[in-house]
Amino acid sequence: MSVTLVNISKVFTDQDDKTKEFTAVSNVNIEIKEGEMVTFLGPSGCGKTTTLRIISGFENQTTGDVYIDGKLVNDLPANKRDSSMVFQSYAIFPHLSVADNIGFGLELKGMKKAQIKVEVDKIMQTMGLSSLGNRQPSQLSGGQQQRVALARAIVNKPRVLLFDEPLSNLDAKLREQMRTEIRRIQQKFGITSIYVTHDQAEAMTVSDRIMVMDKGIIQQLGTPFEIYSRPTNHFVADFIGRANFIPATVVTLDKEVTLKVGEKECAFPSFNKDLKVGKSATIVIRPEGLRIGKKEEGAFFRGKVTQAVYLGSTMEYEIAVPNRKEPVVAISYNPVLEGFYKIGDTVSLTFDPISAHVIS
Ligand SMILES: Nc1ncnc2c1ncn2[C@@H]1O[C@H](COP(=O)(O)OP(=O)(O)OP(=O)(O)O)[C@@H](O)[C@H]1O
Repeated sequence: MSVTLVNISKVFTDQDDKTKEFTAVSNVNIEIKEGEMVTFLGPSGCGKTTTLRIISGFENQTTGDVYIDGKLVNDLPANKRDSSMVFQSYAIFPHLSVADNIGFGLELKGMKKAQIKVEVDKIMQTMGLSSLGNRQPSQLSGGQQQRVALARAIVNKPRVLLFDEPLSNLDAKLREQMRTEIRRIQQKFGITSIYVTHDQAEAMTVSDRIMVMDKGIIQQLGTPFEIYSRPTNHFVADFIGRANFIPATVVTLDKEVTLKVGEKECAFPSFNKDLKVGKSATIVIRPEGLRIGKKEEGAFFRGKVTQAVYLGSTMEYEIAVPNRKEPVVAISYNPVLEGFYKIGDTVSLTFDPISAHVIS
């Protein structure tokens, strides 16, 4: 089922001072396709949970419309929207066994016991819970409890699955495992899903598309590739992964954009419609897009290594470059071939324009 938000805004009124208002969500428009998984990503307080709660019906929007499967659901209460929410606190019943927890919603719907058993067994098998059916929640690990919560949401065959930071309570390793598992299950069942997180790696792993929000406003909506490699603005580039920002001036603008960077001119692929000749622009270059070497010729920067961290598969450097406040961050993914540099070494930095991205 598709989910469509049209001009959704949410204004909260201060409980102590009713004259004070706060816009938590501002004019959000998005169409989530059937079977698609979209993540709302952004820093704390950006309005992602409020937007999710508006879709679920737990919160009313101030203005705008919510459509599920093309039908206006503004006036439908949460329990009539046919969506299931998976929370960070697992919200499973402590006094019921795993199997009873999973079958609870089916029982409420009046399904026969024998049929419930068939459905519950099926979902437990899919989710690797078969051996745990008789356990009590207190006898489960955090990851297992979250799997039970997910199984309980899915067994009801909701039209829309909503995830509100479901992995925040788990340790880092388990979070990584579970996010892959959530994506696997979502794809297997093809359930339209919306996932709220502030963790960009989690968003990249589970999403078909990511909606990046800041201060209640959509900053960018795109595939993980678009968000990482073609960020529309400084906020997105900075929030997703690490980035070096290089100031430049637009010299010519055609299929490519020629930029003046210091004394150099160089052509870049252009995906940004807001660039203007004579105006300033910013080159976004990810640490892995920079190549470190000794040769002065063709170098974009020369500078001194101020930090060199060996991480096994990679070498991470910070390089102080003249006339730049921030050090340039570079990652070498093949230090054995590319060479190791140490603090104090003078190095050259080059990059291929194809691995850079230009924003206005
Ligand atoms: N019931 C409420 N009354 C007043 N303000 C609220 C209410 N609920 C949320 N807010 C405010 O709206 C803004 C957005 O909140 P929201 O929970 O959507 O953010 P979020 O992006 O999900 O953040 P987090 O990751 O911290 O949960 C915040 O500034 C929050 O304080």
